[in-house]
Amino acid sequence: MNLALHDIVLTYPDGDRRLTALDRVSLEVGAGEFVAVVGPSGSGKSSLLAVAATLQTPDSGRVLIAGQDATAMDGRQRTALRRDRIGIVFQQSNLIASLTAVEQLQAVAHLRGGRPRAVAARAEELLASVGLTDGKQHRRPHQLSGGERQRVNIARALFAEPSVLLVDEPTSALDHERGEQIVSLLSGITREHGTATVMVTHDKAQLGAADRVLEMVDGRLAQPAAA
Ligand SMILES: Nc1ncnc2c1ncn2[C@@H]1O[C@H](COP(=O)(O)OP(=O)(O)OP(=O)(O)O)[C@@H](O)[C@H]1O
Repeated sequence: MNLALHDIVLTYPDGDRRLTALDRVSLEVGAGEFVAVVGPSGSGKSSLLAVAATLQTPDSGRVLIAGQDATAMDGRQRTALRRDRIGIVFQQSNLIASLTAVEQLQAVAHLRGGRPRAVAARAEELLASVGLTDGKQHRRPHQLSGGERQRVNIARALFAEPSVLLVDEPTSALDHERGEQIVSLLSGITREHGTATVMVTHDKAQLGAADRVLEMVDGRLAQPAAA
């Protein structure tokens, strides 16, 4: 199983009490599986992604990434696991304003110590695979549309060939048609790269592309009644 969350409890301080954001959540996502998570605002969707991304440590429960228990690791091991195994496309995963699309990917590769020429070729190849060709791969973020910037984010997240791809509201800044294109791109990537993909979305129109739709309500994860 590429991603396994077992019995996760996550609380936040809330005055002199604690607010339970995730209440015994379990989720398993296999290679090549595309799972969408919906649910009302404040229900715990972002918290779920943060725990799966190993950015937030749960109060209890286990997080397994490609079979490795992130909850049993120290901070350094967890950072390495995240870098090597997890692709993150969050709303706040901002592109660097001064870098072209290719350079955004090269910057990530640099952290991993890749050879420059091989890195540049792979960056162009990945950008082409998400539809950025014809010179667009050499443009800076402000010269790209919202959908194209989201494609750069996705290509960057794929650079490490992650086992797990976590995506937060990928279509919120896009019109319906561009949103649909991004979701179908994510669905294709999930199959081609064999990632376990979890996408949080508000957009019910995008759910058709998912293999499974789950609903978060008050920190609990369930099959939606209408599915
Ligand atoms: N850092 C924090 N400190 C305290 N409470 C928090 C913190 N982050 C989130 N919460 C609370 O935890 C609950 C779950 O929040 P979360 O952001 O996971 O929900 P969400 O479903 O992603 O919401 P939205 O759809 O509005 O983004 C909410 O009640 C929220 O107020």
